Amino acid sequence: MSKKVALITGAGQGIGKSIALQLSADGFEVALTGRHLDKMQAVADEINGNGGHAIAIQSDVQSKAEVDQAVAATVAKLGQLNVYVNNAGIAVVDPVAETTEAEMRRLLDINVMGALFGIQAAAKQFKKQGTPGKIINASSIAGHEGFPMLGGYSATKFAIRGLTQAAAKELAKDHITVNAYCPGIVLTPMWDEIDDKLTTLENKPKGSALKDAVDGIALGRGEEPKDVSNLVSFLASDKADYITGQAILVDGGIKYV
Ligand SMILES: NC(=O)C1=CN([C@@H]2O[C@H](COP(=O)(O)OP(=O)(O)OC[C@H]3O[C@@H](n4cnc5c(N)ncnc54)[C@H](O)[C@@H]3O)[C@@H](O)[C@H]2O)C=CC1
Ligand SMILES: CC(=O)C(C)=O
Repeated sequence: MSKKVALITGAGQGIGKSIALQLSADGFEVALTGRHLDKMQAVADEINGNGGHAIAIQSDVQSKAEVDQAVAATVAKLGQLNVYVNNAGIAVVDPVAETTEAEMRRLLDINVMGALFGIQAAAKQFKKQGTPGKIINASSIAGHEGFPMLGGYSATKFAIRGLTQAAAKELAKDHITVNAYCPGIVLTPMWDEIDDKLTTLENKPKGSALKDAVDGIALGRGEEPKDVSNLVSFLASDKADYITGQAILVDGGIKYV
């Protein structure tokens, strides 16, 4: 593969870290962005120690200026941008009736506005380069089916599917594809937090919410970040050149939705 560069948001842990490691293994030079520079740097050090080429950039996806700066810093240091992965996200656990305005605005700012800023910055850079590009967004199984206690979060993941479809149609003429990955129950710090909050709200033993969710997976195990990064690896590759506007489930076959 001739040199290609991918930027991954929220790359310091969980699915984002796995995507960064996988795309590096696939031959990409990678820019890792997130709020905590030390975490990005640790992942970048691991990649560089394995013979890859990674840089760490501090950037909060809630800020359009910081997202634009992250793309500019990537191009300044790595020369170009070819793939942009809008991975960063947060979950909030609350019944819809009790979701606060502050919680919902935070969900929208990070999960939706952050992805919108990323699509805009990436598309602008691809057009400036005059090259094809790939934008890959994090949706969820909760973007296909509303999840109880994750209503606000589900709304943001439905929104990602809408943005993905519309941007794919608008940007196709510029040879830019836009797709989304939709994981199920992935064993990352996000689900540790969801389990903690669900079991507290429902007065159940710690770990039981995660166990119940995993029990609903046809393939019989919780999803590993690698299961997701395998799909992103495909979507970022030339093999996915004819795929756009799709929100692809990678959930092990969740039975209860
Ligand atoms: N864990 C799961 O079961 C599922 C996760 N997803 C989605 O996959 C993506 C990654 O999730 P996980 O790795 O599980 O979560 P995680 O909580 O382990 O990691 C999320 C990352 O996003 C970063 N982040 C949060 N707010 C940010 C901001 N304002 N600016 C920049 N970075 C920010 C965090 O610092 C963290 O590194 C998210 O968009 C999530 O909604 C989708 C379906 C299932
Ligand atoms: C965090 C998430 O997206 C689910 C479905 O659990």
